[in-house]
Amino acid sequence: MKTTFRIFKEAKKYWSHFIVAFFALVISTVAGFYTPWALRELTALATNDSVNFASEALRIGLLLLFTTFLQAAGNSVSGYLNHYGALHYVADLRKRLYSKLQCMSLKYFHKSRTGDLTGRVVSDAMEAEILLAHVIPDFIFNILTFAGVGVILITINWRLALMSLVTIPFLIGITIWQSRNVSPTWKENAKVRGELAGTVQDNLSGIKEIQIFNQQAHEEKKVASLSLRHSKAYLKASFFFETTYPLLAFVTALGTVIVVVYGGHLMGTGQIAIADIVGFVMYLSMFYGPVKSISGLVERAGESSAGCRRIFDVIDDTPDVKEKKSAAILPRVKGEIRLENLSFAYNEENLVLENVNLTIKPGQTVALIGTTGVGKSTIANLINRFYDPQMGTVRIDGVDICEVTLTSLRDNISMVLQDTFLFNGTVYENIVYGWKDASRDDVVAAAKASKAHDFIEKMENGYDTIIGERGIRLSGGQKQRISIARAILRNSPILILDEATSALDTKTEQEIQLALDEISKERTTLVIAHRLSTIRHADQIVVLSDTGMAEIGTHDQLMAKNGIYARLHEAQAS
Ligand SMILES: Nc1ncnc2c1ncn2[C@@H]1O[C@H](COP(=O)(O)OP(=O)(O)OP(=O)(O)O)[C@@H](O)[C@H]1O
Repeated sequence: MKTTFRIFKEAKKYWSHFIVAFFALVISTVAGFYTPWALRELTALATNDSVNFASEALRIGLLLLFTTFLQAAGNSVSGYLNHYGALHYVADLRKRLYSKLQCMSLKYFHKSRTGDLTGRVVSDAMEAEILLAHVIPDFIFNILTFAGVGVILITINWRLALMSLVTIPFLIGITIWQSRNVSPTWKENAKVRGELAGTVQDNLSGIKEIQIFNQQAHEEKKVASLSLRHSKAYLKASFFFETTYPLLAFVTALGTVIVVVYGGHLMGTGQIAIADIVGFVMYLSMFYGPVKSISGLVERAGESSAGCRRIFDVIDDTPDVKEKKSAAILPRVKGEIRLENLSFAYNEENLVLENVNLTIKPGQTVALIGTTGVGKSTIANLINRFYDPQMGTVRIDGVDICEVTLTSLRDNISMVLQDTFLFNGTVYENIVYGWKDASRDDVVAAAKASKAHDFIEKMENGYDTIIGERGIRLSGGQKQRISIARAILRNSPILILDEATSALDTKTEQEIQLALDEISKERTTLVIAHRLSTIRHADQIVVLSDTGMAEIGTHDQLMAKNGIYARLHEAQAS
């Protein structure tokens, strides 16, 4: 109920549509009451041997035509307007959900399944449409019918009407019991469906690894087990529905039995006419209709609310990395980066950085090296504010990065990663991604600088070649060169190269290195590399070990020191 109220409140923009739809629904429902009444009138005319039968029948027929028209028109108007409001609300909801997802930190995405989140945006959002355009109007229709037909039944014969009410408390009791049990089971059903979607999506994305390691049987088992769990969760929900629905049908049929027996008795004693009995029986099926369908509606409402709650769970979640309300805009910086007493852990057990202090002067190239998993990429992620440190501060040009907007911070930083992600578009679109206003000449110049131009030109449609999902039609080295072109084009004062040339052969790496050295001259560059030959000329080389910095200096200084760096260098040289 709380979820429904929230949705209705949030759909305020479309209230005018819902209000008109409501009145159209009222008109069509009330118009529908006339059909049994017409038959009752016609039976009365026939049994009373009316002399004006033909003209009366014409009057009844014309009235029936008019009410049937009202019913159809009202249904049509209310259906369209409810859908108009509901589908526009779904579009707003999806936009809010997607924009919230974009604000979430990397930590959130590491603990969530992409398939599950996709399911929330695509399928769960449509549950709001079911609620607003189907469940709520159906509830209104049923309540109106129940109340309206109830009044008509009392008007026809109050004794018979009272007798037909005997079954109602039982029906209400069953419905309440059903609604209490159905909603949680649908929630569980939606959760397992999300897990199933997540697993299938993961597996299809990683199909190559699955085939390389021959894990098809294992993955198939996992999907089959989740599939069975989903079926069982669904079955549990169906159990409540399948047991209570026939029970409701049985109890409502008892009401008709009572009316037939008691109505027959009243007719025998002359207290009711045959026309009233005909009208009563016809109205009775309309009267019990809402009671029967209310349980199905409660079930649908439970299912839809569970889906909508999964969306609100994300919308209401607080991002780990939050922008302050008073956040200022960081203008284009000179590029000084200062890490002050920086401590960071992804989780409580695993401290990655402890009290790290480092200053990178504007325009300097600083290399971070160290064994795998020591925390090099973590430093890059902290500078970009993908995570916030537990202690300490990152300053750019002396400004605490927590005090500025995330957009203005990231506008100042370009990043080339080892795992290059390319979008399913053309080569051109992927390069221009970093700076949408760039001209074609700028894009070509950036591609030339990253040594990507020649292979792009050889592709079937040059820069307009579609590169497939995640750049599947390109080699690892080609993807990296496009990613470097994208970063060059972005032209930001801080450049982070995280294993940016690792997928390239030595010759291409040397060529690109020259280009990178060239663009590094004008900006602060943080290079993370395992191949020490690529960072030899860095202004400072920082050797990370355990949770902090073990050595810092130029290549020559560190070689002279004969410490970790010198040992690593020797190992790589041999
Ligand atoms: N999202 C995460 N959640 C939990 N732990 C993480 C996460 N990302 C990294 N780690 C852990 O933090 C530590 C530092 O990781 P980081 O990626 O910074 O290392 P790195 O020095 O860049 O390694 P590599 O050279 O292999 O790229 C590692 O122990 C890693 O397992």
